[in-house]
Amino acid sequence: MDLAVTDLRFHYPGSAFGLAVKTLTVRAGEPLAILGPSGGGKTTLLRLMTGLLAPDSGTVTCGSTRLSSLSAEARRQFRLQNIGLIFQDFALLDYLTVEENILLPMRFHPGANEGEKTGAQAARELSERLEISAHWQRRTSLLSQGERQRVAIARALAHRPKFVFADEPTASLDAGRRGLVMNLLLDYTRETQACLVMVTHDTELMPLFPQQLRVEDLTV
Ligand SMILES: Nc1ncnc2c1ncn2[C@@H]1O[C@H](COP(=O)(O)OP(=O)(O)OP(=O)(O)O)[C@@H](O)[C@H]1O
Repeated sequence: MDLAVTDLRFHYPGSAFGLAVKTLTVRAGEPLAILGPSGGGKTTLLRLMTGLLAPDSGTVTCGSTRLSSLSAEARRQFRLQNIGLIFQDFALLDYLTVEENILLPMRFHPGANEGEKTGAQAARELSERLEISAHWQRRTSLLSQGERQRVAIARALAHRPKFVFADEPTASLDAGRRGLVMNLLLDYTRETQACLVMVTHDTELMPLFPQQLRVEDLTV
């Protein structure tokens, strides 16, 4: 399922900052990198593509679902079921354990990933691959930034979403773990034919992305 943006315009209320996207398609299985300077609008564009922010005009369509046609509650349900989000600040619940954080989206949406048992297995496998399984029962407040980042990545993928949005998911990682995370995200995208949209400053990662977009070209 592809993601399509058409004639989108957005301004933060009371701010001079705005974005305009005439047309953009993210094809399933072909990751898109969003690039640009700090404050350039990368996170804003990501939030518009996920329906966390509503555009002033234009549409974002995920597969056959037009996000702007949904109510806020229906958008939330769509996100829980179909979207994996890796936030820049991780957005973990630090009073919960690694296990509880990763399984959280499936608690809100038990049907995701064909039932909770399968989801729990997927969560365990992801935590092993991301080398955080040794911390499974620890609260995330006790983990390093790089470990917390990998918990956020496992949580975003455990319910096997069709659309994955990652805001600088390798920013807190050493070179080895950066490779681990990129391989996982790219393997996941290929195997599930998901759409992956990733914000990054890391120019070394550029060859991995068949599609690239610079936000400087979109500001209005
Ligand atoms: N809630 C908000 N209200 C008003 N302006 C905002 C809001 N959030 C962000 N902005 C402004 O919008 C612009 C784009 O911000 P955004 O966070 O999208 O940039 P970015 O490219 O992701 O930056 P960074 O690389 O530093 O994370 C900035 O000028 C920022 O100050």
